[in-house]
Amino acid sequence: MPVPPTGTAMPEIQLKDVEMRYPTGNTEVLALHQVSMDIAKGEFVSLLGPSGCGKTTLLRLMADLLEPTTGSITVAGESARAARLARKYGIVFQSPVLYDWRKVRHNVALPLEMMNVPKKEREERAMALLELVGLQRFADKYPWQLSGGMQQRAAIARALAMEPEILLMDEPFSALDEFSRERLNEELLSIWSKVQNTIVFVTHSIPESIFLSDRVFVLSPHPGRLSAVVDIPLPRPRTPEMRNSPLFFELIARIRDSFEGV
Ligand SMILES: Nc1ncnc2c1ncn2[C@@H]1O[C@H](COP(=O)(O)OP(=O)(O)OP(=O)(O)O)[C@@H](O)[C@H]1O
Repeated sequence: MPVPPTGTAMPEIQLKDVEMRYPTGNTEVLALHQVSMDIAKGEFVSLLGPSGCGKTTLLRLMADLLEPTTGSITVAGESARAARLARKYGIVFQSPVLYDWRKVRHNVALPLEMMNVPKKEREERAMALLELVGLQRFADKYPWQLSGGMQQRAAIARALAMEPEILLMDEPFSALDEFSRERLNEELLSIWSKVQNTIVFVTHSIPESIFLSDRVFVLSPHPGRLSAVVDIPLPRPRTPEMRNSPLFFELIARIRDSFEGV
């Protein structure tokens, strides 16, 4: 079970007064304004908001793929750079970015190959990861032979290959139909219950953020800012029926009301 943030435990990810401005010609875009947040170890949080509110920017800042203009980001008390160099992050992007000429198991084993993990060990680990995401029967297929949802599961398996402490997911299921997306949400929670890492999940879907998360960080645009943090008190394990519960609908309304100036 994820540990809720307490006053004393060191946050896994901490942002303090983060401001992000992108230079554009003579002017600049204020993408994020004064964002502060704490995420606890083992927590599942979503960054939710409409297009342009800075969700991807925030995720890239956490991953040390961007540097904030001002403010600080720490991971277990160290810099985001140190966390990246220590390979604490696994990242799943909106499109699965698999190599079509490599079999699925060789795609999953790629990060292990890059780290010079011996062949036998990396093949065993790749097969265990494929079992974790329910793709063991497709290990010898090529990505183009899989459905979009299966490709994204393979991308998740690959992101988990280095056993990252933190999994950063940028709208991983937004290209899928609603049925596949809901099933993948359930599968992701089942994977997370076994892996027990910290997940930061970007989405613009209110129901998806509620179903998955312990807490939802609501972002509003122009400029991108944190407008609310909503606790999701649905019990775990989450079940598909919970999507029809009065509490679920109440949370949808609460989150909708929390957007500012959209
Ligand atoms: N490289 C860049 N250069 C200039 N402006 C940028 C750059 N990247 C993002 N922006 C701007 O920063 C703001 C936040 O963008 P970001 O992609 O983080 O939002 P988002 O919430 O992830 O949007 P979406 O849901 O459409 O992906 C937007 O106004 C965007 O146009």
